[in-house]
This record gives sequence, structure tokens and C-alpha cells, in this order.
Amino acid sequence: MKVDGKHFRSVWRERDGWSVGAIDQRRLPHEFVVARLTSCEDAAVAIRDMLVRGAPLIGATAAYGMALAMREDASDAGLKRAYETLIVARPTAINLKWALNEMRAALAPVEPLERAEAAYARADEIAEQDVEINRGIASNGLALIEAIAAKKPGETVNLLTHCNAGWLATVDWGTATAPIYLAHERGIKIHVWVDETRPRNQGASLTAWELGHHGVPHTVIPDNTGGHLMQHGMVDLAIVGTDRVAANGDVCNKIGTYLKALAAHDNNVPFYVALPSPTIDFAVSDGIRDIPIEQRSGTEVTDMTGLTAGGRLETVRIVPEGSPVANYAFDVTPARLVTGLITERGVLKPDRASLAAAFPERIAAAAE
Ligand SMILES: CSC[C@H]1O[C@H](OP(=O)(O)O)[C@H](O)[C@@H]1O
Repeated sequence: MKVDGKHFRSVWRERDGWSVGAIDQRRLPHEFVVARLTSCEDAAVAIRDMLVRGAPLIGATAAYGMALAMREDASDAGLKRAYETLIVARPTAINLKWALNEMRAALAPVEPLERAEAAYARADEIAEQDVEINRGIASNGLALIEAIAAKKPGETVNLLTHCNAGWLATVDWGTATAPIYLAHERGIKIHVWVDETRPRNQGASLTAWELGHHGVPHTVIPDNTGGHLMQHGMVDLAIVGTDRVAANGDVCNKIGTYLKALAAHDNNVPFYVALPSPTIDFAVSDGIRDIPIEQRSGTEVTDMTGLTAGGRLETVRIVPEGSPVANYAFDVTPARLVTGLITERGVLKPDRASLAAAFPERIAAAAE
């Protein structure tokens, strides 16, 4: 999407034809820094350390990581080592495993000498496929926003989103933000309540930054504000992203999503989840029981980094020395709290039958 009027994606193959460019999302919103990944290990570290983050973007970066690996060692052992290096980078987003399985399926049958070229071609396809999928999510989600706008002509449609499921979480367009960008481009009056999303503040640092650069009206709010806004009729629609959808429609997403869904349910606010089909995991029948929840470093909770009045980036500690912290990065929202799943093939009910009917190919993939 646009950064100071210039189009960017979040990850791309560089002009040299082999290295990989990526926006370093740890530096946003105060600095716009582009990283250059030149090895499989670079890609794994970029995912692990959240230089890139967001389920679809994790998948696309891992795909390019496999291509970088094939430049280094295209043997069967090298292919296996690359898969094993990347698969452990982060545990929750199923898109990582999906992309690596796609790359392995494309590369295993190919002669080692041809694997690097084949890997870049497949990684490019995965990136382009993500953009096309997100365009589909945009148009399917737009209908939901248009329906609300029609009921309140001339008024603003107020949306709420949690974390960052924007173009920075994907190759481009985003998932939860895709319908928002399209509605804005179509001239629908919208406003977005942006959950700051502690502790990594993906909402305050990334979603607000994205929306601001695209001219979408928004307000950053503390995570605990959404329920109050819903009680007072200030939220027409909640749209969030997801890192894994179980076969029963349970939705794993950034920590705090479940609480937002509870507030939405209690206030009859429609709660939608936007996802590309690679995020569906039919191997998991019960999301709350079976989806692995990443626990990250406690320093993400104890420390905060920001800009001083003098314009310097500094990190400060906000928790007493010696106080233990817990940092669960995701939670699972039960399907009963989800109004619908916005996918590239339509808006679905959050249940096995609807997911299987729309995406039968994901059932076969789950057996891999
Ligand atoms: C479109 S997937 C976005 C999804 O990923 C984020 O997690 P993280 O920033 O830790 O990678 C968050 O759960 C978003 O909803």
C-alpha cells in the first residue's frame, strides 16, 4: 500500500533477483527501515524476531527463505534443513507450515540444480496469490460495510480492529483492513477504532501508521476501551485477522481478541474475522484445546520503546524489577462468538460444514 504516496509491499524479491527486501516492522512507526534478507537464517530470524509478522506475511517470508536456502544448498539434505530451520521460527500461525509445505511439494520432485529457480518462482506465486486473495477478502467484506452504511445514510460507519491485520501483516492489502481500504476508496464514510494491542502495540504502531498513510480516519484506543464503546453504540462492526482457524470455526488471533469478541457478543455488535484460506487448519478440530499459543519474552511486557520529546528512540522499563510477567501472544475465540468468516470465496459461517464446502482442498492439505 502507500507510504508517503509511494507503493510498497511488505516483502519482495529485490532487483538483484535473489535477495529479499522486507519492511522492518520493529522500527515502525518512528522509522521506516528496509531490511535485506540474504540467507535462510536471515528469513528465520526475521520471522522469530518479528521484523516481519502477521500470518500471511510469515508464510510468504518463509517461502522466500526456502528460495534463499536453495541458493546455498539445493540438496535433499539442504531442503530438509531449510524446512526445519524455518518451521520452528514461530508456532501459532499455520500459514508458516502451509507455505513451507507448498515449497517442499514444489521442490522435492525437482533436480537440485533446478531448485533455486523453481523456489523463487513458487515463492513469487505465493506472494502474488496472497495479494489476490486479499483483494477477494476486500470485496466480500465491503458488502458488510455497505450494508451498515445503507442503514445510516450520511453517517459514519464505525469499525473496530485489534492488533494489525493490515497490509503489513500480509504481502499487500491486508485481511481485516482490506474491506476498510476498499470502502475508503469507494468513498464510504468510515472511522476505525484501533486497539493499541499490548504488549507489542501492533495496533498503535502498525495499524495506525498504515491507516494514516492511506488517509483512513481512525482513533487509537487502549485495549480495554472497546467494551465501553460497544455499550454506547459507538461500534457498528468489529473486524479482526487470525493466525489459525480450526475446523470447528474457532479463531486464534492476537491476545485480547477473545475479550473483544465477548464484549461484541454482549452488545450485539457483529464480530467478523477476515482470513485467507491458507489460515484454515482442518487438522485441528478444537481450537481452544489444540492450537499452540506462543509465549514470547517477558521483556515485551516489562519494556516499552518510544520517541523522547527530543526525538530520540529510548526503551524504558514499566514493570518493577523482580515482578514476574507472562506474555501469551495469542488467544482463541470460540466459533459461537464469531458472526462470520470473511474469505476470498465469500463470507462463511464459522463451522466445519461451511469451511469444508468452500475450501475442500484445505481438508486434503491437513493430512500432509
Ligand atoms: C493477517 S494475520 C494478522 C495476525 O497476526 C498477528 O500476530 P503477530 O503480529 O504476532 O504476527 C495478529 O494475531 C494479527 O491478527
